[in-house]
Amino acid sequence: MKHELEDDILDVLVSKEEIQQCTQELADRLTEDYKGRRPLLIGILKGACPFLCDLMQAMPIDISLDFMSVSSYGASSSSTGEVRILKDLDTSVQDREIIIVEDIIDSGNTLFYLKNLLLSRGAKSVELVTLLNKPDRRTRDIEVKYIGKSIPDHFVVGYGLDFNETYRNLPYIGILKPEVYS
Ligand SMILES: O=P(O)(O)OC[C@H]1O[C@H](OP(=O)(O)OP(=O)(O)O)[C@H](O)[C@@H]1O
Ligand code: HPA
Ligand SMILES: [Mg+2]
Repeated sequence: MKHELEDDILDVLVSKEEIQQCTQELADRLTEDYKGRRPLLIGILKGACPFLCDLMQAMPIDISLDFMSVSSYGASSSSTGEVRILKDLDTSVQDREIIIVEDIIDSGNTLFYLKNLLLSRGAKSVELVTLLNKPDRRTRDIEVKYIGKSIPDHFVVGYGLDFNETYRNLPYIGILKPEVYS
């Protein structure tokens, strides 16, 4: 059945198959780099959920899992610049090797803030893995070691990514028609 929201999508930017391939490649690299180190994967709610679920199942190593919820977008299509913690971790990060899992890095504000926060709480190491990267929009200088795919500057939705809490359950990543959000 056709998705109810499909008419709002201008184009498919990353297909379901390409998402699967990118995820497997990232999982292979993380598996190699983190075997024997029992990393703590931190999923950033809500957008990272589908990616995190697929990524961790493709990593045949000992990991633990926690979540944080932060928000800098709300009902807007550009970052407000201010990052708010809506839900904090249950786990101590002291001396842990952390992998922050994101769906997208855009301005870089969210990850810049989170990485510094976790290091200040005593994490042993903090690396970032993101399915999507929008390099043209970066305002913060942050090193992202694990990137699935770099994309041009379009507002995208699907596979966890929302606009105003809609479109997260599209099974691919699509470009939202500008008339929908402007
Ligand atoms: O690099 P940045 O400009 O900071 O943007 C990236 C962040 O924005 C989105 O989250 P959002 O705040 O929309 O929350 P959500 O995951 O619940 O949609 C996305 O999931 C990243 O966390
Ligand atoms: O392109 C985007 N789409 C949805 N959420 C986002 N958060 C940062 N960039 C985006
Ligand atoms: Mg969002």
